[in-house]
Amino acid sequence: MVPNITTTKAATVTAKAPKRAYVTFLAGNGDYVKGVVGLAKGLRKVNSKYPLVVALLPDVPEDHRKILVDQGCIIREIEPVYPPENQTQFAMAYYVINYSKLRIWEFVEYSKMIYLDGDIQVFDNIDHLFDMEDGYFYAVMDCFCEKTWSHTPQYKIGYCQQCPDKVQWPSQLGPKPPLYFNAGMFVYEPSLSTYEDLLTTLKVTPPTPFAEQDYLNMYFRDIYRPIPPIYNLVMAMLWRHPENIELDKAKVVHYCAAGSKPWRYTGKEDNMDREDIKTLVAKWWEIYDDESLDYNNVVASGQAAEADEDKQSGLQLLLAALSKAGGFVHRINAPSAA
Ligand SMILES: O=c1ccn([C@@H]2O[C@H](COP(=O)(O)OP(=O)(O)O)[C@@H](O)[C@H]2O)c(=O)[nH]1
Ligand SMILES: OC[C@H]1O[C@H](O[C@@H]2[C@@H](O)[C@H](O)[C@@H](O)[C@H](O)[C@@H]2O)[C@H](O)[C@@H](O)[C@H]1O
Ligand SMILES: [Mn+2]
Repeated sequence: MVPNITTTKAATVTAKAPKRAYVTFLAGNGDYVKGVVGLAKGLRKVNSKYPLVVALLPDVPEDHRKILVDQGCIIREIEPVYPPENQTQFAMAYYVINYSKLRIWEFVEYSKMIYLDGDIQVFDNIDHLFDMEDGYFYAVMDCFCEKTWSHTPQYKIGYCQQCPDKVQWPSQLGPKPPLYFNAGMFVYEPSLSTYEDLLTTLKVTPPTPFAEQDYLNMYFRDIYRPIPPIYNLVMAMLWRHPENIELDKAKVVHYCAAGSKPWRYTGKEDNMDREDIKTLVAKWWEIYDDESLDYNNVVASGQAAEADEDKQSGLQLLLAALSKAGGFVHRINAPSAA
């Protein structure tokens, strides 16, 4: 019995490529919007293949939103997320709004995203980070030496994960703290189940001085994978652990030290008169002020190039038709038939 084999036309299923994007967070009507514009232009300068999504709170004014859309950003309004009632003194009072960053786990139209603070600049292409193995949380290790950490036992005994052998962690303080990342940059996978669990768990987690950064470190502790500091140069590393830093190799710079925000830079705070800081601030302004990196100019120059290409190919067609007809043709601007 010959089996009745029916041939079916192979279904050409075009699997949709998993969507990827960079994402940042913007709150308030202040000057952080400059940081986001600088970030959008920096990502364009390094020819990133992926868009920048801006998760913004309702208090971001219309004119700031238009600036971001005109710079090619995808804006997504999010509702604030507040930690449970608490008496905690945050390291910086405004850190309380940073819990709203947790909304980015809801952006499940993207399979993988790279979160970047608005006070970060990308000086080399980092698109390859999207190809790292799924199922982990990637970020750069932080430093505990700044006085913003003075509330912690590690600061009090001079312990830092950046130099774990300099001051040993005393066993009487219990186990060494787990590796701790800076939450200004991380690679993650949006997921509704993770999002729901993040918000549910937050309700029963007492807030701590570094707000959502502490919370994310606690929550992702088991799948956290450190990546090299070139992907998030936490500014204080320059004077706290220069031996761990190769400044000329830094692909991502995080202007998180007090006084280092380029758009507010005065050079007056501690360490801000350093030559390397002045250079990094100048590099940020160079991108921010570069009009050729404005989205509308890039699109316009792309269209001009396309039009020029069309004109050239139209000219070629005309020349080919004329020479076929045996007409006497000036070689007008036609590229030499090299
Ligand atoms: O008034 C503010 C404060 C913070 N942010 C956002 O929250 C991030 C985290 O705050 P910040 O970078 O100031 O913290 P740091 O890294 O300096 O501790 C910023 O980069 C911005 O993206 C904002 O948009 N408006
Ligand atoms: O809300 C808490 C914030 O905590 C982190 O900033 C800190 C941290 O890096 C410290 O280690 C530094 O000493 C400090 O200067 C810096 O501001 C994140 O950069 C930011 O995105 C956000 O999560
Ligand atoms: Mn920051």
